[in-house]
Amino acid sequence: MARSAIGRLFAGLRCLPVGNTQLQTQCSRWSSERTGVEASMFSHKPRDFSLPNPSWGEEMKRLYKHYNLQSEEAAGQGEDGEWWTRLPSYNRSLKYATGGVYLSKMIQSKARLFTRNIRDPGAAFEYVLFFRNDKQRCLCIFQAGHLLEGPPGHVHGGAIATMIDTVTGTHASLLSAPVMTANLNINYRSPIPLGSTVLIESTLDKEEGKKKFISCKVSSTDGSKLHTEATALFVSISVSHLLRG
Ligand SMILES: CCCCCCCC/C=C\CCCCCCCC(=O)SCCNC(=O)CCNC(=O)[C@H](O)C(C)(C)COP(=O)(O)OP(=O)(O)OC[C@H]1O[C@@H](n2cnc3c(N)ncnc32)[C@H](O)[C@@H]1OP(=O)(O)O
Repeated sequence: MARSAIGRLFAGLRCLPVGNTQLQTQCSRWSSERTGVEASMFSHKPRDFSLPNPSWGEEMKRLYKHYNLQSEEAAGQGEDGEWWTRLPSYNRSLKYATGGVYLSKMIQSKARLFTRNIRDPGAAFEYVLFFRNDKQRCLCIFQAGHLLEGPPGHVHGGAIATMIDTVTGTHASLLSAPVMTANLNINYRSPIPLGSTVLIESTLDKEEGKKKFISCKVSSTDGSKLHTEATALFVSISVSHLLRG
């Protein structure tokens, strides 16, 4: 008998790059590897979009090395202290997600994660995410490509919102996957120049049952300019919620 939709989704969830208890096991593997992907997790070797590519500017590379080094230095030093773990990032997270009843088999095979669907390096969302060992904070280094223009020479507000949703949503997923964004409030304080690299930091404010309240700041890499502030609410959902369509 063919596998049920829920069965297929669970099969896909086993491949989730973030979230649930499996994450800890996987992340200890990623911590020891740092530069690559554990190929055996997948039937083929998917591209990890969070690794450096030639489009990365000097600031992006410098910050990547800085946080990567903090996780390498911490390796072998036990669980104490502050250290960061890089999250790999793929263009499909739920390999077998049905996406609800409206998604045909043909569309399913073409579905891609919004922020990772442009293969031209540097054209749109270049980013890498790290999470702190206590999972209270996530940090994202984001370089905004030329396809994200909104006001001339600056990043589109919707692209900024997308990145905030991605960082806070990934953060909430690390705590308990699956989740969905219930509420996102954004204050745009100063425009982000196109092509620049910025830091996006999320902090867990509180957890109340299935609700996670997370705040987020987008700032210049030297910390002198606050570009954007946001608060977000994520609600844990059951797998059947995703299948309803
Ligand atoms: C899909 C995630 C899978 C995770 C996989 C991780 C892989 C990572 C890989 C790659 C990273 C990429 C990361 C991207 C992340 C992007 C995430 C999105 O953009 S999600 C799309 C936009 N969001 C929607 O379309 C939601 C639509 N809304 C709903 O489906 C429901 O309204 C939902 C799930 C949010 C809540 O519905 P209910 O039936 O489960 O729960 P109720 O009872 O209504 O609410 C629960 C509690 O939350 C409060 N609540 C709900 N909505 C609220 C709101 N808007 N404002 C304030 N409170 C709200 C309620 O008052 C209630 O509180 P009281 O328990 O009574 O205290």
